[in-house]
Amino acid sequence: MTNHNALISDAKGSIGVAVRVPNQSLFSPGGSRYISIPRKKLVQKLETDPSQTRTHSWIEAMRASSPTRIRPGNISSLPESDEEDEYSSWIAQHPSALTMFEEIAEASKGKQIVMFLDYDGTLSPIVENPDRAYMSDEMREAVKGVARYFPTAIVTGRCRDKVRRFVKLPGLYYAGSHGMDIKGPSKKTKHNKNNKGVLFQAANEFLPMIDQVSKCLVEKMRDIEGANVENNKFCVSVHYRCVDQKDWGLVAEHVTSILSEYPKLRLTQGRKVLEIRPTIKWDKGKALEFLLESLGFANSNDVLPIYIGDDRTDEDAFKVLKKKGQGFGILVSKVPKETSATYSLQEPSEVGEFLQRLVEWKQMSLRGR
Ligand SMILES: O=P(O)(O)OC[C@H]1O[C@H](O[C@H]2O[C@H](CO)[C@@H](O)[C@H](O)[C@H]2O)[C@H](O)[C@@H](O)[C@@H]1O
Repeated sequence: MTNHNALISDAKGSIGVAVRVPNQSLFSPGGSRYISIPRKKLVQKLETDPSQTRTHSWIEAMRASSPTRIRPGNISSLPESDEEDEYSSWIAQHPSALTMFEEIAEASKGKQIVMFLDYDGTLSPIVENPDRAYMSDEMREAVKGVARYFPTAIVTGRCRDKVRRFVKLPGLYYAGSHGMDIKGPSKKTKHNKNNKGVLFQAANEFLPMIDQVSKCLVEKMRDIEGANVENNKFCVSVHYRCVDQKDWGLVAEHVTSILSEYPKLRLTQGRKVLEIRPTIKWDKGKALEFLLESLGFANSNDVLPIYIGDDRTDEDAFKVLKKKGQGFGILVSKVPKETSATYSLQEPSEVGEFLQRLVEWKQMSLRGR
């Protein structure tokens, strides 16, 4: 790494280069401009100094995702009117799913809606303590209503059992560990008539390794105040939401140093969380495809999948829908973000409202028959 530049990687390994701005610390938030560089060049650069570069890349990525939004190529705050323009142009490209409700309902005519829901930041608001990310009773009722009419899956980075305890609803598909651990309803339901009880685990062989890494991380993070390691069975989350920003470098250092001993594991980033997962080609997008297939909708035109999520890992599912030209991705975000989703919703309460409207619309259309 040169004195002036630091490589920045994001969750998907998309990389840019942070160019040092005179008189600003290399790692100070807002102290760098983001310029994308060709991937080939980046790989060459990573190869020259892999370990140090990677640690610094992650420190940068953590800091870059800290402000409410990253504005490529802009280090100063935009004037308010420019921010409004930016938001208006973003919302024109990703309109609210509530505003577009009629269009969504119309598109579903003659098709089976299949609902995919992320958990944190989508069904439950983001809170400091991951063990207390509860879902409201109203949201539970809305999800229950939706699942009555449409096959519904919870697709999450969490451990499957844990999210099942939060959601507390039978009759749903639960895809935990970023879709690496999928279980369908065990009882016979309208959408699961043959009662096959889908069960799919994509990364069984990684269990002992993940367990080992999780224990190492717990040990290492013990001395960092606010750091929290969450074992999500097939992946591990290292939370830094409650860590003082001056210690984020230490978190990244520990994580990358442990990970350097496990070439079969990779690192991605979510909302104030570093996620360690197997290098296998499996993600929320693959989980979506797997579930559609399990439900008998592989290569079918009679289905309208709707995926609602707030995080970078949900982009894999949005991309699959975009590529298929089928269904809709809905991003939950209050601020403009680069996304492959078609529509947006601002926060979990709007997700609840959208689900509730879908239930009412379905009930009305059934009455009208
Ligand atoms: O796929 P998801 O369901 O969105 O899971 C992704 C991670 O979500 C959780 O962390 C996030 O929510 C926490 C509770 O609100 C918050 O404290 C944390 O900062 C967020 O990153 C979960 O705890 C992680 O294990 C998941 O990987």
